[in-house]
Amino acid sequence: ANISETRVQPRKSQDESGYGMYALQDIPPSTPLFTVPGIALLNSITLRKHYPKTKPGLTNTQIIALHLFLHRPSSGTSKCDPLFGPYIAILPEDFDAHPLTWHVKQAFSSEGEINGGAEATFLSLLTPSVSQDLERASKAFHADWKRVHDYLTENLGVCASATNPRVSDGTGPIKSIWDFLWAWLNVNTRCIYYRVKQNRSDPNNLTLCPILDFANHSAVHPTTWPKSTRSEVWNVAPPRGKDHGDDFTLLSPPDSAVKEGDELFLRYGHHTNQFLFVEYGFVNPRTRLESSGFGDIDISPVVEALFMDRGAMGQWLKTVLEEEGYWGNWTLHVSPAPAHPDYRLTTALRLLDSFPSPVSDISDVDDRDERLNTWREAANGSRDAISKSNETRCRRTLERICRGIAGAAGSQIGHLENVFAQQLADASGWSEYVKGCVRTLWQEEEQVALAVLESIKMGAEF
Ligand SMILES: C[S@@+](CC[C@H](N)C(=O)[O-])C[C@H]1O[C@@H](n2cnc3c(N)ncnc32)[C@H](O)[C@@H]1O
Repeated sequence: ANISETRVQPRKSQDESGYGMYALQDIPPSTPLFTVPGIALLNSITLRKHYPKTKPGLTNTQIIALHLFLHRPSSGTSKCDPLFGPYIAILPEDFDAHPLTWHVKQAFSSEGEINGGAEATFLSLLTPSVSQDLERASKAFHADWKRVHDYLTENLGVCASATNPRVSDGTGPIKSIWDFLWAWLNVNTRCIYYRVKQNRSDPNNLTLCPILDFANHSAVHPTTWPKSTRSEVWNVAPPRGKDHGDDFTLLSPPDSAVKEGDELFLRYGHHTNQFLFVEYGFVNPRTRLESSGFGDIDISPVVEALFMDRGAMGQWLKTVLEEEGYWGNWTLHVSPAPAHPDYRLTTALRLLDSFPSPVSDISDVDDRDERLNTWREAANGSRDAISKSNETRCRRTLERICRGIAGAAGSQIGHLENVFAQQLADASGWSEYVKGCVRTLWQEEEQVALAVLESIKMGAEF
């Protein structure tokens, strides 16, 4: 299928973001940059007729990753996928610098299968919330690998059709987790939203899209945006039985013209640096502070530890917060000023401090229902606060949390420099890049925590 005449081309970026999408000419606002026909997009609609059916069906992530896995280019062969070969040939060669790769490798090295060396060290230098979120990403990866592995074991003929020699060599998919990781990370870092399902918010609404997937993320530059497809306009899934969905057109930024040679960006979403690093393997640089998303941190692991330190009482409080939808996802923000905790965190701390130490057993608290009701009223906004003393204790707890985060960040930044100088200097071509990302993550922890401490000192209302 032909892609329409395009006004952009992929080119190596000046910085470390790999390839980017660049304007071939001056382009006015809201102008179509290119159109990719539905048949040239890689998604469940274009792929499903090539694979035996299964129940439950493979998710869109699983089927796209399966297809890339079967056709990962290999230096030992010139064979390529007859459907999407030219597109697959220009995907990144590897994801060695991606933190999920280190995580998966470390699990194997602890089983003695590979030497986890530098990767284990990189992992040990990450911030607590990045480490925690990496567990989530790793679980999702392993669940998809298990499902695809089971599918291939039931459908060995699919392996025989692979152009990836490590999959088609007759040993089955067993040994090829690294090829699947490469495939899965391509899906995770390059897919965009695209309607394949009836429900607009179905997580299966995604596709790989040639050319567009060279667009880097920016939270500060004017960004390109997809033209609404027919399915989006009419709020319907593409008709059943069709072998492709709608064509995909990308438009130039709506409110600014682009000059020939400019890089064109996409906004991947309003994400924290912690999330960008776990999902995509990069962070917004610190120099683009304010509007770039630098200045928002998730501190859930630190707060979780406070609850767990309270033993049985902490467990009970956790159950309450889970039931009421306030457990986890606790954040601090630099802007809008004054730097502040988010409402979820304030609400969780109010509960923690409604049952202060040293009480460790909930059955010792006679008025527990009364305390819970007061907390609920504050949580749902029918009262401003629980009490003056509760507010004071919460602020002290928050102060303690922020001091801990800023202190840990300060010492980790120094530690990081030493470890990179002594152990990782020659680890790989990208270790400087990784050091920059990890240092930015720690600096952000330090700056946000210090900013919230300043707010507390100034008596800011949250
Ligand atoms: C959809 S691809 C974009 C094209 C990619 N740069 C390439 O060379 O193929 C997404 C990946 O590009 C990189 N990337 C995107 N935006 C970036 C940015 N602002 N800074 C650094 N790397 C970025 C990350 O590695 C991310 O996983």
